[in-house]
Amino acid sequence: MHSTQHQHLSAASTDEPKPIVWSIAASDSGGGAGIQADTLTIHDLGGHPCNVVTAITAQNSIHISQLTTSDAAVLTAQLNCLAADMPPKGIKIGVLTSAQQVRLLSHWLQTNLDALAAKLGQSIPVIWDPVMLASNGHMLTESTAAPSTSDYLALAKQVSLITPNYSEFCRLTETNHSENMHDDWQQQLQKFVQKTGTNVLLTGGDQASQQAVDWLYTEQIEHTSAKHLQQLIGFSSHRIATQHNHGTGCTYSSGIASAMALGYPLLDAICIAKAYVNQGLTAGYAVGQGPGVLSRNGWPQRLSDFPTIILPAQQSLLLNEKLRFTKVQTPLQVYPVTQSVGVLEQVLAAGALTVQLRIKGSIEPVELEQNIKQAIDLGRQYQAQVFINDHWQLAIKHHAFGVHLGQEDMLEADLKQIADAGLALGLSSHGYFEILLAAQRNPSYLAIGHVFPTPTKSMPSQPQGLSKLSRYGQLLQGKLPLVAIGGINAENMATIKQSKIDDIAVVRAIEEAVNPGLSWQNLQHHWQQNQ
Ligand SMILES: Cc1ncc(COP(=O)(O)OP(=O)(O)O)c(N)n1
Ligand SMILES: Cc1nc(C(=O)O)sc1CCOP(=O)(O)O
Ligand SMILES: [Mg+2]
Repeated sequence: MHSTQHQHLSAASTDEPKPIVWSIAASDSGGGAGIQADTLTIHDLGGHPCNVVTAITAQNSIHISQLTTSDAAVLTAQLNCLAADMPPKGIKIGVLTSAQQVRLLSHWLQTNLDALAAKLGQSIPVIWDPVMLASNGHMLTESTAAPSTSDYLALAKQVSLITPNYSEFCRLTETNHSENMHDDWQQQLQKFVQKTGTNVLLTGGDQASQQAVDWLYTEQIEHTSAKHLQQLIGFSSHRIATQHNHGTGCTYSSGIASAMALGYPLLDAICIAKAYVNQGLTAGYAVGQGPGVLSRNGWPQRLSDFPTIILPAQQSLLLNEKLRFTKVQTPLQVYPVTQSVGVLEQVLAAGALTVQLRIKGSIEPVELEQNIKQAIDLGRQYQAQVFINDHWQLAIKHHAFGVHLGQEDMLEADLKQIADAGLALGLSSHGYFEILLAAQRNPSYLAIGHVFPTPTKSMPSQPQGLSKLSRYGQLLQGKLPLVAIGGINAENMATIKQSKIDDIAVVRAIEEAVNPGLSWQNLQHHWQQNQ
């Protein structure tokens, strides 16, 4: 790749400090895996890599000729020295060669992690890739000092995510390994997660299927909808046919650690890291006579590199047929969202062509239906696109132009019925995972929030901010209409324009105005001026 193009794709932000990410792993003298792969990944995704070397391998693209373990004093010195001055925002753990190393690290994390997190004022994600065998078949644990299952379990309890492949998972759970996954892997996964309290991403790299599916069983995840906790979630990509795949697992796990260090919650971080791996595999290259390595091309920006999300518990999302929702007339521009039919009428009279009725709180069913019917009738009168939030059955009954649903509602509503009734569908999203999940349903528009802090609604997600919003805009530009929402007003709306987002939705900027119609006209004028 051309160096200027690479610079353009690089994730490094100019004004934010680079988050420190530790890679606690073994050195690969061939530069494809281990510390070297982690370092390249962390740097490429915009972090600052720090290294704690657990072992030195003499290795080329064909074989490992020697493995030299760092002794306990060397390992401890590296950890303590970094902790004193360069606390991590994310940690990736790779090869640990002995029971002694596994125990030392468990103990060190148990003793130090909370204090480091308190100093930083945020939790520190620890991603453990329990690599035991190199891809060339060389054992990476010392046969005379191999960790026991209880050593592994103790470390499992100190980390946020474990990323074993199938054979490593069998070793962690003491189940017999066969070439292909056992029928009961789902129960095994759930049992292990419940026992350790730690999320596990069972990676499909060592399986032979056409789709490379990684299965996450979740326990606790910060800033994530409760709907996705204690669930099985699949991340599926078409398997990329290449022999240049040395270091895939290291890249994946350090990619997750890097994305989390940059402030992405776990589910988003997995999507980013999987896309980064797919991008690297697609352009993988030879470095010796054996399997080559992943290419490094910066932050992933191609939608086709991102995984398809599978939620087995949501049968309605497993429909093979692609649903077709009525398209929206675009641009939506400034899209007012209100709980009041009176405000809705005022903005329609002022010229708004897309509006949403969003009624929350307790309301008598009769009154609710009356409000919804009135809003839909007004939409017809003003020839506007009126969306009804949440109440999709009433929206269908009264022939609304469209329905707006949140992620939780999307999992429960009958989307096929909405499509078959000829309505448009707007979906909410908060980050990569929800964006991918919503985009898979082929909605008429996608809302992305919340951009800035807002008191209007309490959400598990954190404000996205403008740099994340730009990444979502780049990923989806031209694929479907994108609407930013959350904390947007006349003062900050111009900043949204830079992020390739088509439209904005506002609640308070309209509802709290003395004259909502005039206020909409002013916002709309500002938005158009910034085109
Ligand atoms: C345009 C737009 N974007 C997002 C939302 C939020 O919808 P949802 O997640 O369903 O949350 P509630 O609005 O129901 O609280 C929206 N309404 N409109
Ligand atoms: C209703 C809603 N949904 C959001 C999301 O992120 O999904 S943010 C939000 C509130 C937006 O209100 P205001 O314009 O007053 O900040
Ligand atoms: Mg809703």
